[in-house]
Amino acid sequence: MGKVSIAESLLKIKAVSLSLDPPFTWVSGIKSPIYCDNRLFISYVDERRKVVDAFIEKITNSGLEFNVIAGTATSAIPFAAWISEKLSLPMVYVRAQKKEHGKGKSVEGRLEKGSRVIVIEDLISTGKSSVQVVKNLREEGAEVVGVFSIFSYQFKKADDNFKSVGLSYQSLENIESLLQHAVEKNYLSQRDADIINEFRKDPENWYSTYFKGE
Ligand SMILES: O=P(O)(O)OC[C@H]1O[C@H](OP(=O)(O)OP(=O)(O)O)[C@H](O)[C@@H]1O
Ligand SMILES: O=C(O)c1cc(=O)[nH]c(=O)[nH]1
Repeated sequence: MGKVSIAESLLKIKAVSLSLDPPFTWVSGIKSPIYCDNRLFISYVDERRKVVDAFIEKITNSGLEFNVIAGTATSAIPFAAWISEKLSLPMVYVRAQKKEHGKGKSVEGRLEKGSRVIVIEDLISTGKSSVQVVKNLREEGAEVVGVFSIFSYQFKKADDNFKSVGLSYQSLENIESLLQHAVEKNYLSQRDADIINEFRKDPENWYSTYFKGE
């Protein structure tokens, strides 16, 4: 399973959308011309199997030792469930924010102190959500040994955020190879790819620079 086949899956199921004005607003507040909706995978059995198999291959090749799979809420929960089922390991899922009712928890499921946890995320933009999940797991006494995502925008901010917690992450697919594949296979025009590459240079200011003149 190579990167190209996950790029193909994302494009085939139309998980990648473009909109310049209005742009998409990301959880970080960034205004973006692109949105990658990995949630759509749950509706495509063959394609989601490729994702789960690719996760398992990457995780296994990492050589990391772990005994719990954690999914980030909400989009990564089904992937974590499929991976934990295939690896016959317990699973938890983790919200960035604690619940404000019920048991007030961030980590759901049974997490023993000292557990060695692999975090499954669907997508990393700034990395803020995943890093918060890492912190929440540590607060519960777990050791986070690795973070894996379907897709990454390869932002420096994400590297910096992960560095702040002494970790890095691995992704099945990233923006650079997705764009290359999309143009090669005529899913995207070179012009669209150029716009997205312009956005990648300065994500926080792209929209105000090009559309609002602020
Ligand atoms: O790297 P970041 O800048 O933190 O952004 C990435 C996060 O954004 C999306 O989650 P969203 O908040 O949309 O929630 P969802 O998983 O419930 O759909 C995505 O699923 C990641 O968790
Ligand atoms: O950063 C985000 O919120 C985000 C970006 C993206 O492309 N897809 C997504 O689900 N979330």
